[in-house]
Amino acid sequence: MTSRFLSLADLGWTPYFASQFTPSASSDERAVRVMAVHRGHVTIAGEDIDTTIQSHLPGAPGEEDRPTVGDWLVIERTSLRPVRLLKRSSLFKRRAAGTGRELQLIAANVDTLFVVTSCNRDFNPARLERYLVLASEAGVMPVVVLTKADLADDVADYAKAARRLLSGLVVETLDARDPDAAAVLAAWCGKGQTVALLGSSGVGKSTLVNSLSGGDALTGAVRRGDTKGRHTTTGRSLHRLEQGGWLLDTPGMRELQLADVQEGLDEVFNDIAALAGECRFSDCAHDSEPGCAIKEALENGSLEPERLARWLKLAAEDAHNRASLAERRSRERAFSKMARSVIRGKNTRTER
Ligand SMILES: Nc1nc2c(ncn2[C@@H]2O[C@H](COP(=O)(O)OP(=O)(O)OP(=O)(O)O)[C@@H](O)[C@H]2O)c(=O)[nH]1
Ligand SMILES: [Zn+2]
Repeated sequence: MTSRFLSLADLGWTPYFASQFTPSASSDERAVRVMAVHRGHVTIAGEDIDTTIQSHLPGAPGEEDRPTVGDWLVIERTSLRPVRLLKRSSLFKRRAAGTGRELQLIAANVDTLFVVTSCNRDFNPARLERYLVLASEAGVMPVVVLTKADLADDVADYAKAARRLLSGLVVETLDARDPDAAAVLAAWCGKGQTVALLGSSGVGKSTLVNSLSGGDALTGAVRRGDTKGRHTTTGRSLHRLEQGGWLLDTPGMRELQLADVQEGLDEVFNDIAALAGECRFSDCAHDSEPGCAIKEALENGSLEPERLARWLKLAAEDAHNRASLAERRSRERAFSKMARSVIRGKNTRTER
């Protein structure tokens, strides 16, 4: 799908970006949107421009200063050289495993994240909360999309269970195969709006994308479980939706991890975070400490034990992933040393 003849507004330009850069025909600079990222290059689109340029940004050494898909980039009008990135409205990123722990930028300026699950066994509060944390950390509004509503008798119960996870959470139920599914999600897919999808395999993401794109050739671009050719692809990662919005589809979305998501956890579990702030001890482990507000809430029934358990699990996973590989290695070394000494009977620790 060509982006020629699109206006900046069509491409997602909003007052937020306009406040950072005033496009004018007389200026030496112009704003373009990053449609895809390749090694050393980016494919860009703007008013009457649609091309691939080298992506090096001068004098921008920060980890987040590299252009990623969805970014707004200011470039020189004639040389097409990148000048600067506009401040993002949202950013999905992940820290690579390994000693360098390189920060990988996955997508910028996504407006809405469709968290997709189905009205069947895939429905799992812990999984939904994990996606909600990722959305919150990125600064993106989540919309829970419950597919396969046509196959369930208790659709309202699923929707209710999802809504209970976060106050004000928007939940939509639909049959992803139905062309009317696009109408249900129209509010987030209109002109210039950017959406992305997250959900486990088989919940209906590709089906939904097909419905949102009016059933045209877009699904071919939405590679399903295909990791081959990821580095060689020259295809775009931003796909035009029938209603004028953009679907941001990049394999990186599927590799998002729960790491360094403290803010997201605090937002999605704001009830528990607030309680934890009321514990008598600031380092309360919510176990057997006196004056524990979480324990009290469990006892008086205002906090579900399942929700607390899910929070503890996600927080532990976040902490684990945050620890660098080097730390993990040193912990493993310490552990195997201890294991060896136990085997040799040299463990002098006393059992409790
Ligand atoms: N009845 C019904 N079937 C659906 C619905 N959504 C998806 N399906 C079917 O479920 C199967 C899986 O759908 P996909 O769209 O491939 O799921 P996906 O999330 O893209 O899966 P991955 O590509 O593995 O990530 C297909 O056979 C779809 O036709 C729905 O709302 N109702
Ligand atoms: Zn406590």
